[in-house]
Amino acid sequence: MLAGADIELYPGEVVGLVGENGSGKSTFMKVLVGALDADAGTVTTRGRIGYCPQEPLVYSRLTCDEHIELFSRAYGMSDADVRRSRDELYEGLTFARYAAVRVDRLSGGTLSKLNLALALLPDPDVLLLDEPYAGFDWDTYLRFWDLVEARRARGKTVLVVSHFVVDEHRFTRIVDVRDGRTWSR
Ligand SMILES: Nc1ncnc2c1ncn2[C@@H]1O[C@H](COP(=O)(O)OP(=O)(O)OP(=O)(O)O)[C@@H](O)[C@H]1O
Repeated sequence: MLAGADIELYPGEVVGLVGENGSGKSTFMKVLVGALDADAGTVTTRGRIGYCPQEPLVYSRLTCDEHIELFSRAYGMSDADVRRSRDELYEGLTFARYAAVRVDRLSGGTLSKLNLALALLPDPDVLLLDEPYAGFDWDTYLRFWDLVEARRARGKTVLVVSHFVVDEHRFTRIVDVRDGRTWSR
C-alpha cells in the first residue's frame, strides 16, 4: 500500500496530510502512531503522541465524563490537570452540556468532539488527527483551529488529514500521499 512514504515533523508546525480517497493517509497515520505494523521502515518519536482516529474508539454505554475519567487514568494525569484540560475542551469545543450523556445518545458531530477531546486531553507533544472535524458545524470548525493554533504556539506539533482546499492557509506545509509515497508541496 505504502512504499517510500516518509515524513519528519518538527515542534511548532501544523502539517496537512492530503491525498485522494484511498491513497493511504489513514494507513500512514496508523503506522506513525503504532496502531498498525509496517512491513518495513522505522518510526522515531519524541514526547507524548496524541491520536484522533477517523472512527471514534469509544464505549457506547459510557458518558462523555466517564470517557474523560477513563482516558485520563490511562494517561496517568493528575486530578488538577484533568479538571483544567476537561474544562478547556468542553468549553473550547462547546459540548459541556453533553457531559453526562451516554455516547450512544450523542449526535455524530458531538461524538466527533468527544473523539477529538480524548486525543487532546493529556496535552500531547505531537498530535495526529485523522479528519478530526468530520461533522463539525462551522463555529466548531473554527474553534478547532483555535485549539490547534494555541498548541502550535506552545511548540506542539500537529499533523492533520485534510480534504479541504479552504484549510490550506492554516498549514505550515502540506504533504501529499500519492502512488504509495509522500510528496512535499
Ligand atoms: N484494514 C484494512 N485491510 C485491508 N485494506 C485496507 C484496510 N484499511 C484500509 N485498506 C485499504 O487501504 C487503502 C488506503 O486506505 P486509507 O484508509 O489509508 O486511505 P485514506 O487516504 O485515508 O482514504 P480516505 O481519504 O478515504 O479516508 C484503501 O484502498 C483501503 O481500501
